[in-house]
Amino acid sequence: MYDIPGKVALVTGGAKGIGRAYCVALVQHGAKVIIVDKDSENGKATEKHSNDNKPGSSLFICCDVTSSAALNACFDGAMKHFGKLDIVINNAGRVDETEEGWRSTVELNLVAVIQGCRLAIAYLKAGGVIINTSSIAASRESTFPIYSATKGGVTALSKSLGAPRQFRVTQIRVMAIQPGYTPTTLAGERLKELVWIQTDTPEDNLKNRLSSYPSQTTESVAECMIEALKEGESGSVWTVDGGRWQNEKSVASTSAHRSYFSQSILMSGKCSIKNDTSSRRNFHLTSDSEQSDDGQNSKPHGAFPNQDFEECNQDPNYSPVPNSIDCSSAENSDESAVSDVSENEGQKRKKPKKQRKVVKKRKLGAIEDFPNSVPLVLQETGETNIHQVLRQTETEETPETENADIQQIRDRSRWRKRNLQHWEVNVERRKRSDCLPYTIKKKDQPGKAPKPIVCDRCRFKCTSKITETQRGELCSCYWSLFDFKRQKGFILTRVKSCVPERRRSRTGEGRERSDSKQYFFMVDGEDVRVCQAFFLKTLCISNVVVFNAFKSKDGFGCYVGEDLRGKHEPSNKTKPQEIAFVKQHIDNFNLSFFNPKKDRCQTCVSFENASLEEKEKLKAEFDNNQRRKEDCNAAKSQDKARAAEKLNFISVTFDLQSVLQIPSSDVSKMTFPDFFDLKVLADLLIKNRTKDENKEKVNWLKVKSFRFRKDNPGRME
Ligand SMILES: NC(=O)c1ccc[n+]([C@@H]2O[C@H](COP(=O)([O-])OP(=O)(O)OC[C@H]3O[C@@H](n4cnc5c(N)ncnc54)[C@H](O)[C@@H]3O)[C@@H](O)[C@H]2O)c1
Ligand SMILES: CC[C@@H](O)/C=C/C=C\C[C@@H](O)/C=C/C=C/C=C\[C@@H](O)CCCC(=O)O
Repeated sequence: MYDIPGKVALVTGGAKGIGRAYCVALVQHGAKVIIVDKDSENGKATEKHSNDNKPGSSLFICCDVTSSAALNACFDGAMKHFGKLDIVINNAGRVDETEEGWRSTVELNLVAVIQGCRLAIAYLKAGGVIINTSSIAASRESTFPIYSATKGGVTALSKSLGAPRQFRVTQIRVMAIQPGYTPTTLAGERLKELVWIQTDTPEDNLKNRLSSYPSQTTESVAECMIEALKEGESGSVWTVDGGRWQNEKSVASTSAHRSYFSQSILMSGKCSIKNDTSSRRNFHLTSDSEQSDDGQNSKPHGAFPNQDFEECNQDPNYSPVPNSIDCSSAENSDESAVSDVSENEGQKRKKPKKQRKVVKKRKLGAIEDFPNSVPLVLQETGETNIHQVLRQTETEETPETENADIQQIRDRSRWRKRNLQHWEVNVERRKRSDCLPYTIKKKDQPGKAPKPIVCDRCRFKCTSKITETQRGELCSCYWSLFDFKRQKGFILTRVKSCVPERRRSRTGEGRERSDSKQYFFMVDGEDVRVCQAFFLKTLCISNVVVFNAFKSKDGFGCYVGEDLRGKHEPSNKTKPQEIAFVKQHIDNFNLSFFNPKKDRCQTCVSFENASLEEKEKLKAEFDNNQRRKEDCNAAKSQDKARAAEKLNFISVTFDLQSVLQIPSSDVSKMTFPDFFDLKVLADLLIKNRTKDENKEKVNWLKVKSFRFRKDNPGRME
């Protein structure tokens, strides 16, 4: 459960209506609020109301939130005034679909909410919360299509931003509240003038319709928001209509919730995830709704027992009093969880045709592959490791709605067959993320574990604030993120860069420091500052990891770098332009390789290239060579004729230049290392012709360094 007292919340559109109710409720629950609104009259009134009840509890900042710069200044102002920010509620909204007004509606209802989230991600620390006010118009037919589109966007934004893959990096919960009709200025008399397409008839006009819808007070909406704040899972959507609320949660968000609780509950020392079965029950409770067929969380903590939302709306005795997650009340929780699960299992059995088993061929090698449907792991193992979850998804249920053709193509396609999970490097990486001994680049490495450190003498007294068990959990939490970028995100949310107290060391030696870093771990839901050594040794990382994380940080504190490990070129690799330059230089020599003509030997070539004077000297040798050539050719012709006549005679002539691919040179000595045997080649030829290797007796001629024995023509018989 999230503790509201002491938290600081920024609420846009907090001057009146639902936003005002949010501010009042937050202050009542012990939080401090920054009321951001363009309506200064009502804004100041809300501020006064809060401060009268709890002095110093609120601050009004007049701001048009559609201006990014102005909104940014509000976040800065909040930090300056209260020193921190824990909760951001993007609530300001309007309805206006007229020619002049619809773009402003999109700007305020959607664009400003996106910008509010971006700023929140940059300003909030791990454990922070973003709540966006959407509307039930996001998912229902409404008189205001453009308004509905913006609210659909807000719900989608919140679901995705709060989804596990985002949450793992940001450690910030993101949720949406979808109020139904709530009489405020926005949903008041002017509505009928602000429509895009006038559909009303005298019988069916907006005013009549409004009176037929279940109405609710702004306080009911605020009550729902407080419940979401305390108990809501990241990515969940809370609908509040007619004063009753329901939490529809994205199935995948459960694992994010587990991860969140693995730090917050575990650190609180209330229960241990690994050893204490009571904690598992609570996680079981959290997860049981995953098994419901329609994907809706039928109020995990018992607010809507055995009823769906429509039924609750009809129920006059219904009272939305929530039970909270409490490790000490695990007994009761367990019971309700078990009954829910068995009931859902029963529903599954009734509809067997709607589910079909698909064995996913594509195993999951990276955290990006995290599926939407995550089977419960925690209840069985009590562990929060992502990879155990991943492994369990190898066989999973896929709704039949998936197009069969697409499925067929997927099954056929090559990428489905690659089994990334079994790649050796991925197996080793998984071992590393499970903190088990692993092997990388043929080197055996021990499992990741915090390195010993005694920090009594450091000013933060780290070892007295964080136990060894907690250090171990923090280390495995970091490594189980698996993905490079997520690990960098983890670091960026826990290390802050600030202006150093002194730019130079006391001794004046060394370089001037541009920044100083502060290191934090989240313990018991609070950030605990630790020294650098303690931080690095706990996570079992070097300072370079932190340095690199900051090197690729964007303005919003997100890591935008790439994982270049093992992919970069060697630093001494010759540059392409240098290679091109050398090639061009060689081309300038105007050289080409010598291609000897057929039946031309070195003697012939040397003679042809010689000067007249040299030719005189070489003449005798050249003539001799020519005679020998003629003799060879005559012998060849003779043998050919004889082979044609006699069946038991085979003549084999080799073009040695082709058979023996060895360079020859006049100036350097190149020889074969040993006898060159042409037996193999001739054998083949003879066999092909006679089909009987014993038929003929062949005398083999061995040729040694024949290139230099010009008298040997390579002829054999
Ligand atoms: N009232 C409903 O029936 C209903 C239902 C579902 C959702 N909502 C949503 O709840 C939110 C609050 O609506 P409400 O009913 O309280 O309306 P409201 O008109 O009573 O309050 C809206 C507040 O937002 C402020 N605001 C408007 N534009 C602003 C801007 N550019 N910059 C700063 N502040 C600005 C207004 O000054 C006002 O204080 C809206 O997002 C709305 O879409 C309302
Ligand atoms: C009440 C009509 C709706 O279109 C007006 C919306 C105006 C203001 C705020 C908005 O977020 C509230 C939505 C309330 C919706 C209530 C009921 C819906 O199911 C609407 C049904 C269709 C319709 O009559 O417009």
